[in-house]
Formats: sequence, structure tokens, C-alpha cells
Amino acid sequence: MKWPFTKMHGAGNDFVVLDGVSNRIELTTEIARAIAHRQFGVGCDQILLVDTPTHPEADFRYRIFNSDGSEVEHCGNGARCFVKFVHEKGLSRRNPLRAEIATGLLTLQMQDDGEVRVEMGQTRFDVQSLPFDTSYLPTQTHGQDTLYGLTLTPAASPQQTVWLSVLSISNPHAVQVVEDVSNAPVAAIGPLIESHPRFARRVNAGFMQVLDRHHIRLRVYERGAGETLACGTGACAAVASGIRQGLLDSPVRVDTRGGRLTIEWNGNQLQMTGPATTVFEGTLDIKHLLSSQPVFE
Ligand SMILES: N[C@H](CCC[C@H](N)C(=O)O)C(=O)O
Repeated sequence: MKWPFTKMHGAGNDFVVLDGVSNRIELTTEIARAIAHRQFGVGCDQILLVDTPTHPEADFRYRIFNSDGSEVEHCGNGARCFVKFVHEKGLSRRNPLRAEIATGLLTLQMQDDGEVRVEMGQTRFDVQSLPFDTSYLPTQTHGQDTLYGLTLTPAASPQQTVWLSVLSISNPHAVQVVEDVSNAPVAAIGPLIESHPRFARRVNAGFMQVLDRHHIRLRVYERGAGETLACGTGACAAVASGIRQGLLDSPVRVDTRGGRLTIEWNGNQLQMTGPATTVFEGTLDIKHLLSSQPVFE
């Protein structure tokens, strides 16, 4: 089984993109993990699969797999690469393109300046949409937002309570405000939040530093991938949360380690604008790919 692939990134969040329209692709958890493995495979944060749509108004179905093999609901940086890939491969010339995800349709527009603008779909603030078990948690009200106090016990560090804003951008996010992202405890507490039992489907953990009302810095410890250089849905979650807390005004420039995104939110529709880069093309030989795997993690 040989599959052509394209290696891409959106602000440093990197992807292996597969054309499931022209090729018969059966992406299992095992194959996804093997492709994403930084030494044994191509290496990427997520795999994006372009598929035939089931929604009558969609041009394509957009499927996303984290590097741990989990299939998830949305990927903002990936959406920008998705439309660039579809155009570069000649799968469609439509612009804007309608991409089907689990919760509905995204509109993806290639701009003349080479950046991509994405209508990011639904945003939900009810804790059931993540889901997140808030029973017996202390809360604080900041503007329109409710923050939940989650007590964590990092290894070799004192117990600490983090105050999380939680929301769904079709995928689950928990965002906290920090003084300085450069020394935020992303490696120490990101994993504790990501797999905390109160998040039944795990969660993407965002660390946001407010520079001014139209400018933030952001780091995200992603569900199923670890810290990435950028997270598009994470940028949307941070901006919507910051606006609701009265800290930000739309539009907001989001500086991530891998690049810059612009997020607009009017309280209803979220729009994200940012780069999409093609790096190289290749061919996956699945039999070879699965022939060698780590002996232990
Ligand atoms: N790790 C995310 C999926 C990828 C999101 C991120 N790469 C983006 O650009 O939105 C999740 O499990 O929900």
C-alpha cells in the first residue's frame, strides 16, 4: 500500500496531508501514530485527510488525526493547509471552499496575499460541550466569563490552583491567563490539564499572555499531540475567552512560537486568518512504515 503525501505547516503546527479522494486510504490509529512518529515515520503534530463529503453543501470532508492516533473534531491551522492542498492538487478550484467537520461546515478562503481566512464554525461555552465536570469546583466571574479553579499537583512542585476558562471550538479548550508565556509551566502542568479526569474527552490547554487589548502571546499544550508551535482553535479559544473576560477587543493578533494569526470575534462567528506552507511531497509505503516501531516509549 503506497500513499502520496504532502508535508505542510500552519504557523509551525505541522501536518502530513493525505488525499483520500484520489486514493483509497484507510487510516487506522496504528497507521496514524506510525506516520506521525518523529523518528520512525514522517513526523507531524496531526494528519489531515481530505475525504469525499457526506454533507450536501460541502465540497470535501475534513478529517483530523492527532499524533497519538486520536481522531478529533477540528484543527484551525490544518484548515488553512487543507484548502491550499486541495487547490495545489487540483482537487477543486473553488474559492471559498466548504469543508465538512463533525459539527458542521467551515468556509475556507485563499486570499490574494497567500494567507487563508477561515470561518471557524461554532463556539460553545456550556461545559457540557467539552465535556467538563465542574461539580464542587470553586468559580470566579471575570466579565461575562466563569473561571473554574482546578487544583493540580505537578511532580516535585507544590500543589497549585489554576483558573481555567473553558469552551468548545468544536474541540475542547481550557485557557488560563499567565504573566509571561516564556516561563509558563506548559511542560509541567499542560499534561495534567490535558488528561485531567474532569475532562472526559481530554482537553487542549492554553496559556495566554495579554500584551494589549488587541495583542496576545499564546502557547498550547494540545490534546493528543503535546505542545505545538501554534494551535489555531487554541488561538480562537484564547481570544473568545479574553473578550468575554473584558481583557481583549476584536480583532486580536495572536503571536504563537511558530507564527502570527489574526482572530476576529463579534460574539457570534469566529474568523481566523493566517499562513499555510507546503514543505515537501513524498510517498508512504505503509508496509515498511509498520515494520519497525519503538520497543518501548
Ligand atoms: N489537538 C487538537 C486538534 C488539533 C488542533 C490544532 N492543531 C489547531 O490548529 O486547531 C485536539 O485534539 O482537539
